[in-house]
Amino acid sequence: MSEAVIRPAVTSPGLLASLDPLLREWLPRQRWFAGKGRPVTGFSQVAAVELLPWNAKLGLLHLLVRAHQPLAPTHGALPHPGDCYQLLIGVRETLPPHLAPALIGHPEEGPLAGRTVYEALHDPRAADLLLEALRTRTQVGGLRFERDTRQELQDDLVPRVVTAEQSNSSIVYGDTFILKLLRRILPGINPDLELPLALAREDCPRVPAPAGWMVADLDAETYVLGVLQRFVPGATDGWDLALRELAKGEDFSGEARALGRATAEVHTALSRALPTVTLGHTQMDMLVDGMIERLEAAVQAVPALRPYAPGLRSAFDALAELAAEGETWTAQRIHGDLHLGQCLRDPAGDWSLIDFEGEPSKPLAERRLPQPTARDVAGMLRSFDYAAHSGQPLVADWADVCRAAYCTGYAEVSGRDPRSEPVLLRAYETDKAIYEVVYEARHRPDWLPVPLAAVHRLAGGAAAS
Ligand SMILES: Nc1ncnc2c1ncn2[C@@H]1O[C@H](COP(=O)(O)OP(=O)(O)O)[C@@H](O)[C@H]1O
Ligand SMILES: O=P(O)(O)O[C@H]1O[C@H](CO)[C@@H](O[C@H]2O[C@H](CO)[C@@H](O)[C@H](O)[C@H]2O)[C@H](O)[C@H]1O
Repeated sequence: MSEAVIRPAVTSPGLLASLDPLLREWLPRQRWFAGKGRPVTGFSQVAAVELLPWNAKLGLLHLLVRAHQPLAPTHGALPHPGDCYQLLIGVRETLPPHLAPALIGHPEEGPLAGRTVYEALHDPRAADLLLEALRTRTQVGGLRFERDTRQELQDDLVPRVVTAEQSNSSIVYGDTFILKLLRRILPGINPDLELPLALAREDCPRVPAPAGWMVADLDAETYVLGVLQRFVPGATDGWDLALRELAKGEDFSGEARALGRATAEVHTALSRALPTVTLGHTQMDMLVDGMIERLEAAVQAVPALRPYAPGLRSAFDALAELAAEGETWTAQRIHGDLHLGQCLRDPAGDWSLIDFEGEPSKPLAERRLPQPTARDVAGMLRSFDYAAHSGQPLVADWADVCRAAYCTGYAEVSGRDPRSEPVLLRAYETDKAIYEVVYEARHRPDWLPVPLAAVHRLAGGAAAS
């Protein structure tokens, strides 16, 4: 095992103050910024490490900053310290043309006055430095770069930034590895690292194994900052593939069945790797209460849901009734946010699942709770429905055929057909469709009709007036 390289942390005072006015403008424009719709009124420094001194020809600052924002009305009177974000800031005299799109601005005051600051992920030299830190297991300040020393990490891999819309930010190294840098940082064990590591221990081939990870140790808490994983070269994600096949009028049921098999393989491996529990009456009541609370909050946020509320609620009440009659369910660790966009098919036709972060808006502890596997299944079933309704002429039965094939594939591997628990599945599908209505209303209003159509169906047809 190679020795960790330990370097002292160096930080100059005043750096954050120098960046403050620029970051207030820049941060809210980023896709991954979670506090959309509320201005950023200032920052506090959680941690700062100069990976390269700011006054060198190329400076590189690793910052964890808390963004202060006025409370959203839904937060009520509860104090909220503000979300903590990971930033990698490059500092140069001037930007070479290829880095122009990464410009953050020109600080006017403080130590950085007169220099140019930019989003350093786009700079191959910064990306190289991160990989080198992982390779050599560098520790600097509170930052710790770790790796699985059984996997070779070459030092000549050419980096490129992933430009797709993402909740986080990723760099691909030579089509061999992909480093995901988490943007909104939370203390504690992050399932995006925890679950792929557990699956790698189980030799599950359906999830790319982590080759390295980056954490910050701060005030007795560990924050996962990034995960380096095997890259699946030439992969197409399930969403793009489904839309492509739909547009050609091609059958997708073979792929849907393979996806069901892949999901069941991952669930089986997770049930071996991590604890499973039985959910009885009390636990199911809590689970159903959560669904009802989310419905109520969604109705407040999106009034178009109101007429459907009684019909949607009946899906949750039916589940509570089964629990009251003594039925129990097994819960285990699951993906937590599964949809077609989280599935990658390689050129040989094999599927992998990625992005085990869970629903980013939920606390880590909640995301790490064991849950019925039906929740992931419902996410995928919703995704086939999304694909069928996403613009192209509606192909009759396309979604139904895919949904059935997916469940068949799932049953082939796990021995349990998700359709054999219709009440549980309907409750989870309803919960997900409600989540999607809120998500689309907030982020992509043009897409709102897609989950609303599902709400109409799940609520039992015509809206009650
Ligand atoms: N192991 C991988 N191999 C190939 N591509 C990947 C891999 N992991 C992620 N990607 C690509 O990067 C994109 C973003 O990854 P994801 O983990 O979903 O990030 P985020 O949490 O930011 O949404 C994916 O949609 C996929 O295109
Ligand atoms: O990208 P994330 O994993 O953070 O997930 C969020 O965004 C998704 C959209 O990008 C959203 O997914 C919804 O739209 C998909 C098509 O774009 C569809 O396949 C999914 O089934 C549907 O839920 C997801 O809900 C949201 O959490």
